[in-house]
Amino acid sequence: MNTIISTRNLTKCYGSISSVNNVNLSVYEGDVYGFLGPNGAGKSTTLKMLLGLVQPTDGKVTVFGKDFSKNRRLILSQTGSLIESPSFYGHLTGYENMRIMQSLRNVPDRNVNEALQIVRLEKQKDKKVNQFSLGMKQRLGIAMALISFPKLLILDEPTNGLDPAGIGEIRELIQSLPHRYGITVLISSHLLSEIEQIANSVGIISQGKLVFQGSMDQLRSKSETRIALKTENNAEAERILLNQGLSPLLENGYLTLRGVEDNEVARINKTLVHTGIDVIRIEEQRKSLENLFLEMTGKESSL
Ligand SMILES: Nc1ncnc2c1ncn2[C@@H]1O[C@H](COP(=O)(O)OP(=O)(O)OP(=O)(O)O)[C@@H](O)[C@H]1O
Repeated sequence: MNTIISTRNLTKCYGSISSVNNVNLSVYEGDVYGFLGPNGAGKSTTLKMLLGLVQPTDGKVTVFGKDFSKNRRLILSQTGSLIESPSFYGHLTGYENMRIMQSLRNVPDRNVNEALQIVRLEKQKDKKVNQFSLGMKQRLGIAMALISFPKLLILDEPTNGLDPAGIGEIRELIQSLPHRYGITVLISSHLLSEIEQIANSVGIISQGKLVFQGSMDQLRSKSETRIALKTENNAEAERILLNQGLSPLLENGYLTLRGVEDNEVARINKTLVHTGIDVIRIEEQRKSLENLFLEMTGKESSL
């Protein structure tokens, strides 16, 4: 698995405050890497350092296996980005804006139409950008970032302000990029639900620090499983389970137990029934990803 982006102890301080604090990112080829964190966590600052728009206070950025500080031009020629709101000439059409980008990036004519097709704007390309909806503008911004068919695409909150249909379209589009065009994507968001649906790898940043990095599956497996029992006499059932060396917790009308295997659940059920306590429900409960995110960042997943 080739590493596309790697940072070592990447740090940015503004005065005495570290906005980004010793961050070690690893983004692999073919990833849709979701960079998740609440507002002000340090996402944009990190992405800007990856693009040379902000100078790190400390640490190292390596992209495509090359030191960014020594290979800036080469790396940027193979990287597309959309940071904050895209800027356009509103009095020109989508197509004309794309042509300007084409000449700036010095890429073949055919890339203009191909990129417009990918973002499904080919039919509206002759409209003036002033008359574009927010979703169309976001898609045009992505088309501009794609115009050179880069190896790496960096998108800072690309679905901000879009309605659910617009978000769905951008999600599909981004997910198709690695297998259709071999583009690795790094996308930031403050919405857990969005990253969960779009990314296969995830990094969670909170107050400038990377508090989790791994696959989406690894994140899901961190959400702990517990068994919840509802009986017709929870107080008595609790006493019996405590006597058996278990540590039940009485919460919201349920007795909950952590780390019990299936065969133990069956045994507990049998014991309770034998002592004359009816078991009304046995459920497996998982701490939601939402709660996990809250614990890791101390913030709501969507602010
Ligand atoms: N130029 C700057 N000067 C001083 N502080 C800054 C500057 N840029 C960012 N910061 C601070 O760095 C911290 C991280 O900001 P950043 O924009 O990277 O967060 P973010 O995760 O992208 O948040 P959001 O989702 O709100 O954009 C914030 O506390 C912000 O106020």
